[in-house]
Amino acid sequence: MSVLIRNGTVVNADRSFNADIYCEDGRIVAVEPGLAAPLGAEQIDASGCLVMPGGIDPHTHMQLPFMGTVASEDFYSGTAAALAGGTTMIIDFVIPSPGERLLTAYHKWRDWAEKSCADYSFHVAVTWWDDSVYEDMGTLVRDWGVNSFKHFMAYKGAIMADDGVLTQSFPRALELGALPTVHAENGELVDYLQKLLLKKGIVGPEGHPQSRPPKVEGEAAQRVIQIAGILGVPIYLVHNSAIESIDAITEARRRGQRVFGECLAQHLLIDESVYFDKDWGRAAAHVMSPPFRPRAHQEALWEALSGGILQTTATDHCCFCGDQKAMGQDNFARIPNGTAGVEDRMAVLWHHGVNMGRLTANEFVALTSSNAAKIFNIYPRKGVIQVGSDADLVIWDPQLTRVISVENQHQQVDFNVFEGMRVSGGPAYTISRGKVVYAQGTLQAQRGAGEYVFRPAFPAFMRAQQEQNRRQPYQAVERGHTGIREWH
Ligand SMILES: NC(=O)NCCC(=O)O
Ligand SMILES: [Zn+2]
Ligand SMILES: [Zn+2]
Repeated sequence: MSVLIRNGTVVNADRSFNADIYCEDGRIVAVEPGLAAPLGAEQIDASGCLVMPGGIDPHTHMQLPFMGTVASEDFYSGTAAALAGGTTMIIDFVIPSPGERLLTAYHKWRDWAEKSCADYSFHVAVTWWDDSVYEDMGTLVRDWGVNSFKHFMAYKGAIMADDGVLTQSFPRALELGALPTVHAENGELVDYLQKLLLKKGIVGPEGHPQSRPPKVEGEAAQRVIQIAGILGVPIYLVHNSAIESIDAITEARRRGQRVFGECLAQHLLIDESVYFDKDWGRAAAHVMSPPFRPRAHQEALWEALSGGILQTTATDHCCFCGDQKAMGQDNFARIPNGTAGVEDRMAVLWHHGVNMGRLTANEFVALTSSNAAKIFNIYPRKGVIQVGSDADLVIWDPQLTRVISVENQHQQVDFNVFEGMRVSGGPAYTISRGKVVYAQGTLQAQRGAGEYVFRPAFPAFMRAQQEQNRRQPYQAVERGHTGIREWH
């Protein structure tokens, strides 16, 4: 299986240049101008298009069992939708129930993901603690290529990790060379505010943002950054949505602390007014955590992306249909949390980022692909167009326009939070490990063709952190005897 992409402009995170790209057996074999087509190679004319590394969405939840139901998008439909949008790899989450062995949960998720048609990998959540968790973290890193562990500071009474769990898990991750990732919202405060609002008779979706105000996120972000700083562990904060958490990350990075931050395409473009919609179904369809924020937060997120404070973009793709959202008809706290986006992230980021002058095309590649590959230690296998890398590519037509709608999406959910948004720029072709899987509007994805991506431990920043910790000037006092004084 070989494919030659001709006449396109290659866009990597560091530079753009004109070259043809030849791919064979799933890898990029040549990147040069004027390549001749080998016999039997499929040829694609990319004139007028940009050829970029396929998107990596580092935060999705396919078929997640959550809040009494299961997300409607499975690994097949979800990765197919991703490919239709130019994303060629997802990093999903294994989320063990408290008390469940991490390895048991991991193998369950691996089984579910066998049907993926794009490459995939897993973060594993630490939702509880005992010696088996310590052991399983080691096995997952060494034998199964897991190099990141997730911690939910929210969802009290379900999967929340308290400070005790964080304090056990972070140093364990560090010694294994794996990166702790965190959902930063203060779960105790959310729980308190939910009960308060319900007592006041606020039971509709408008209760959702009021029970999770920006300070609830900011407090958790600040606290977990301090905890990680004291423990000397790099961390990655998922789905930052608020000025408060951006400020916490900015301050930490100014001090030299290794803190990485992600934001979601949805938080960049949707504001909190959606929860005050008179139509219950539309308001409930937007319930996700953290919630959408007042408008000022969106501009701050864009600035944090272009300013390097946040390094990655994701979607937290977690789909629930109207009948599932209706589980919270009488109580907003029971509305399953989650929205879709894996198909739309790249186009929305391009349109509102590059077309609006907020991002360069190279920054777009960094924020949709290369930075995630670097942080999660799969670069340069993924995240760049160069000889030897996986042939995961998107041929991007800046002239292509689409009105995003539930009517024309591949995502298996009955709502689209970007409904009616006209975007310019989109994938003409998507190529997954050398195979054309999406061509000019037609999805040719193959069930089960996606491969599990083993992510090695110890990205360079982990080794640097360990070295820095080794030099930590903890002090001992030399006393020469037991120090117990005899009194006469
Ligand atoms: N984000 C959300 O609302 N649902 C998925 C679980 C999570 O990431 O918090
Ligand atoms: Zn989360
Ligand atoms: Zn999530």
